[in-house]
Amino acid sequence: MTHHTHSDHSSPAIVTRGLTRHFTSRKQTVEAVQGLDLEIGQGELVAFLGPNGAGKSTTLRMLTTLIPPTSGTASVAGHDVVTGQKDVRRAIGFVGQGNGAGHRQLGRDELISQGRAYGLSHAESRERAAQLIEDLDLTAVADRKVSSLSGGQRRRLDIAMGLVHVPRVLFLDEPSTGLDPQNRANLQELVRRLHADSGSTVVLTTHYLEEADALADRVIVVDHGRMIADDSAARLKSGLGDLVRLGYDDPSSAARAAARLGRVPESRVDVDGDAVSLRVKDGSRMVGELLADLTADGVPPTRVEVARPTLDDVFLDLTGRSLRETQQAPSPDTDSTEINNEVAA
Ligand SMILES: Nc1ncnc2c1ncn2[C@@H]1O[C@H](COP(=O)(O)OP(=O)(O)OP(=O)(O)O)[C@@H](O)[C@H]1O
Repeated sequence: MTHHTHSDHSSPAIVTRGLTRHFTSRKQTVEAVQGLDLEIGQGELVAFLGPNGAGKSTTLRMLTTLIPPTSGTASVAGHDVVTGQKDVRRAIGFVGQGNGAGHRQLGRDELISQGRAYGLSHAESRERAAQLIEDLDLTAVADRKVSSLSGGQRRRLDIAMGLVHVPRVLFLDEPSTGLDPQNRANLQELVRRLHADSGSTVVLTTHYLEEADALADRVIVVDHGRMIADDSAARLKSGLGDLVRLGYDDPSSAARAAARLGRVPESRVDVDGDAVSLRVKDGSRMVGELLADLTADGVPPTRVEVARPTLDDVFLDLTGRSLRETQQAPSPDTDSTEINNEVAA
């Protein structure tokens, strides 16, 4: 696993040590988060990426003090999530998967009440609400009932709610789930802009590879409650090498080419019928040389394709499973009893 280093800012925004959360339901124990050791610096934009049930939301719920850890510790903005619960809550914004806004209220009023709940004066709350409405493109809908908003508008209002008190750390739990591609792109742009303008730390969870890739400076890949990778998307992918696919007219030529390619250093060669694939560092640059060698050996391919690795390739390489496939499977836990131990926010 590669580790991220932070050169700027003195104290980290988030530190966890052995952070663990178990759930017991029907005498079965689910180890949702297992011994997470993590450090996130101030001003970072970090995505937790992993399949359903990987433990992303549970991690976020511990960091936002909604549920206590089973063991281990976590501090956010310098405060322990258990002993400094109140201080943590004042320092953070949290946009959950569900949302807190009452449906019958007007968006603007929701924002103002939220500001009041965080101790802003009425005038401050009004001013802050007006600013957020403008920043989040909610002008046209702020004076409508929340229940009448579209999914994308609703999501933007949720984010505004999380930002009312100018949090130092903003947590977004699957912010773009349920949005269409256009709204998802808008939301990503918005998060990027908010992060750039405010300099606050942003931590989000997602199971969209593209989202983690496009949005986050740092991607923490989680699976079965454990962190399995932690780096920039670019570095995670470049560690894997490009995929070069060579097509032949018959399997025997493919086999001969594969035998030849087996001698390329630091490459992984697979033969599938009349196609050979090769994972190799800097594939797009090496492909010319490869073709020249194969031609010299009398096995020039008839088709060539070079693909840059995706984060799904990274996940596949780390776990042997495709993140896309894991999305298709229904959650195995849908019938388990939800343990009601959340602390009311
Ligand atoms: N309150 C609870 N009671 C029992 N089990 C729970 C509870 N909350 C979470 N779990 C279990 O813990 C595991 C991790 O769940 P979690 O919601 O953290 O995953 P996730 O990575 O956020 O997934 P998703 O992408 O579906 O939101 C799952 O097996 C889930 O069923």
